[in-house]
Amino acid sequence: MAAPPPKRKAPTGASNLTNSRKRQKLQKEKVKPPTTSATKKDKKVPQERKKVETVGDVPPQPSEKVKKLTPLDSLNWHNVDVPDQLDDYEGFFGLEEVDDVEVIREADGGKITFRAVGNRAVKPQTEEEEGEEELEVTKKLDVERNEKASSTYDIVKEALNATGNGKAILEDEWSGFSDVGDEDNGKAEGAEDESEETIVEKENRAVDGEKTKLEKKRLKLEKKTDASQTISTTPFAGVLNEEDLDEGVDTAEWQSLSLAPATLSALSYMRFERPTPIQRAAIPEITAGHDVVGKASTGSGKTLAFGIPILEHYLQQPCPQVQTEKQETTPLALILAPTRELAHQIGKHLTALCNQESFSGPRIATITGGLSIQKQQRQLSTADIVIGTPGRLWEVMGSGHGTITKLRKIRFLIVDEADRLLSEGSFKEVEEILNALDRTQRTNEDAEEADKEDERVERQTLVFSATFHKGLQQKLAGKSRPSGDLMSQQESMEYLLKKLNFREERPKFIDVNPESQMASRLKEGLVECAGTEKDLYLYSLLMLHPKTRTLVFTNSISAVRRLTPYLQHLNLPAHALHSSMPQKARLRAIERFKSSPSAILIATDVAARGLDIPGVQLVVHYHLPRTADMYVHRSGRTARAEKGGSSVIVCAPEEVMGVKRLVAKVHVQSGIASSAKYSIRTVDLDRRLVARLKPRATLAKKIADVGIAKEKGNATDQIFAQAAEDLGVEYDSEEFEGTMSGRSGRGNARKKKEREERTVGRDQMGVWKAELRELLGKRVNVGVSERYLTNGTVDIDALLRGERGEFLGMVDGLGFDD
Ligand SMILES: Nc1ncnc2c1ncn2[C@@H]1O[C@H](COP(=O)(O)OP(=O)(O)OP(=O)(O)O)[C@@H](O)[C@H]1O
Repeated sequence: MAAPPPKRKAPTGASNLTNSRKRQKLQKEKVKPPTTSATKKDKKVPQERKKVETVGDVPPQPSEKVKKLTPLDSLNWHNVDVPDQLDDYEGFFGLEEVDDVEVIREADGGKITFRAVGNRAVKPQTEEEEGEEELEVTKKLDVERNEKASSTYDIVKEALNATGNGKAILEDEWSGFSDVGDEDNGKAEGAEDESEETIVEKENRAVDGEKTKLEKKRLKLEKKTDASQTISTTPFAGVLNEEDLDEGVDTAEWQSLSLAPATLSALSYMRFERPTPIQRAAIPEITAGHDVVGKASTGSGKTLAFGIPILEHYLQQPCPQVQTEKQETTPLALILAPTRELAHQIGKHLTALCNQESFSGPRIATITGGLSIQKQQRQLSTADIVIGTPGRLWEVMGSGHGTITKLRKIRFLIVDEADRLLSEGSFKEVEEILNALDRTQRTNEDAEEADKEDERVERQTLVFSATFHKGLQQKLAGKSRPSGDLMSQQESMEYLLKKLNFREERPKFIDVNPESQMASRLKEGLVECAGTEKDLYLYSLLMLHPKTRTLVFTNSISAVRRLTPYLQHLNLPAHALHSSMPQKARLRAIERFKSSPSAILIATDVAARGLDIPGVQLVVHYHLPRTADMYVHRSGRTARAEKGGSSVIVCAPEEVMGVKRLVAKVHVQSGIASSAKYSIRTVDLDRRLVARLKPRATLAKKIADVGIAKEKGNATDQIFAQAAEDLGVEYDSEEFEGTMSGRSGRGNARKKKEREERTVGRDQMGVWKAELRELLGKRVNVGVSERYLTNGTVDIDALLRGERGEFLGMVDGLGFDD
């Protein structure tokens, strides 16, 4: 439980060793590791808390131990609220703590056990545990309600007739179904000095509240269990059905897939009226037990194409509803995803499908880097569906607890975004995982041959992506023979495919839209500008799309770091996302991007695949995608689920031909040779408009660059100061800079510029910021007679009506400028 040492925060303006030492000492005093005293609650009542770390090295009497030992999983673990200044400390994300627990160490210092010493130590009942109790109360309520039903109905009817105001009376009647009782109950818990009478009253109210809650839940359950049922048994049928209509959709179009009523009810609740083409094609093959390789365009619903069959299989298992959160289990499915974000998203998507009140769904664990390994081990041990990124999953698998043995029994192995997973960085871990999943370790070719039959595992393998290059496609479809030279780099993917160990000789290959990998409602365009003006054109493009959720892709982390403050200084709500950010900050960036319809996310290709963020209307390729596939995946973040969207590439004149070829390649019809007919259209931004935006863009860039140079300088200074301290020598940053500036070498001009930028003082920055504020406050008027865009994508009539008048410099209330 000991917290790892915190990284030091870079001090501002370190100039010599003495100061640096002082600062470090100060920091050591200020920034303490997030011990369990980190939460706000704790700060208020520190004396009440008894921590795992701080309590009880003294072994208790044996009799006591026997009486009160508490199993680890029954303890009431909860997340440590990591203070903001510790944002960068990856290891702390997912740290858990527990109160009112005594740690008991065996005399030889070996085994550790726990003993609950207070109320907060043990988990409260989970919903599942409450389930049986709830069922009992629900049954009782049913009986009571049936008895009361006719009289209540009469009263309501009478009242309605008397007032003629049905709505008001019905609302009055419904107030009985609110959670008021619970609120009161909550207050009662906090009160200390209560008469017995008050307590009894409150208890009664609490029971009423509980009944009310159960009644509400039961009514919901009634509605969802049978989505097609329109006749309600309750006397409030009319009122309830209005709500019903609001909650579910007709699922008649799913009927042909012969899904369980529970699955249909979940789909109805998610408002998915019909299967998408990939779902319609893949679900029957998977439920029939086949291995499947599925290809369908981005945003076409591939997650549920494999998620629904997993749920179906789960529901067919005997009594899945008796499982509780903490019961150990053997997982049913393992899903491999290439990035943390995608893994979490799949987790959320499947949770939305499986976490229904009408049935007890499978438990889902998401295993990714950046989260505590112990917590993930616990989650994995009780999960029915495990979703993971290869690196962390392999780490967790390797940490014991019989995880590998359990995972060998999975019924489904899913490889999502397969082409990336099988061919890029994660190769080694994927190989290890696949090796471990095989029941027998192969020792030599003969043994392999002999064991072939045994190795035909029970599990189904499902492979999905929007892009499969032709060679891979053929190999997956079983149309080409693997080469003998398995370990060569070129054949690595083929090698992994072999490792996938399909149970069938030829998996079913489903390609629902061979003619295009791109979403049908996607519009593509190209903005041409000088390489040095890309920042300005990006800004202009964003200004022409105000209040538009936009994703900007770059090829480097440094570009993300540079563009984000640049756009923020221009009052645009830009957020950064790249792989060097701590996991917590990555998830937060995505949440912020999701939560505002006008947000802009500046990202590397870490966001290119699979991310399903609703309402992204515009994708901008600030840097050219490195491959045609990457163009497909980046552009696929918009125009998802049959919605519209645009994808715009910003490129220099010398890049145009290459871009056109790349885009045409994507549009080449499958099976037809390279006769690319598609030509991406050029979007001409009005150059006068761009020219008028230039002063503010230049100023914002200057301010942002100075900020970055200073930050970089401070970080470097900190490193050198630390190195000097370790070596026991004096370090003077100014003297050092002077020495360095005399040197020649690669990247010198940039370094020189950065050095100059670091010398810009606060006053100068203040002047520039004031100037920028003034410019941003001004309306850039090009006059209604002038055209804003020459390609006609702007509604000139709307401009004339003043509807888009706000776009020039009046981006409101974004609060990034300081
Ligand atoms: N049957 C359906 N009807 C309507 N919407 C659906 C249906 N199935 C899935 N969706 C929605 O479509 C969106 C895209 O789904 P999903 O993320 O599974 O796409 P994908 O094909 O995996 O995309 P990508 O290739 O980019 O990873 C999601 O928001 C999902 O909720």
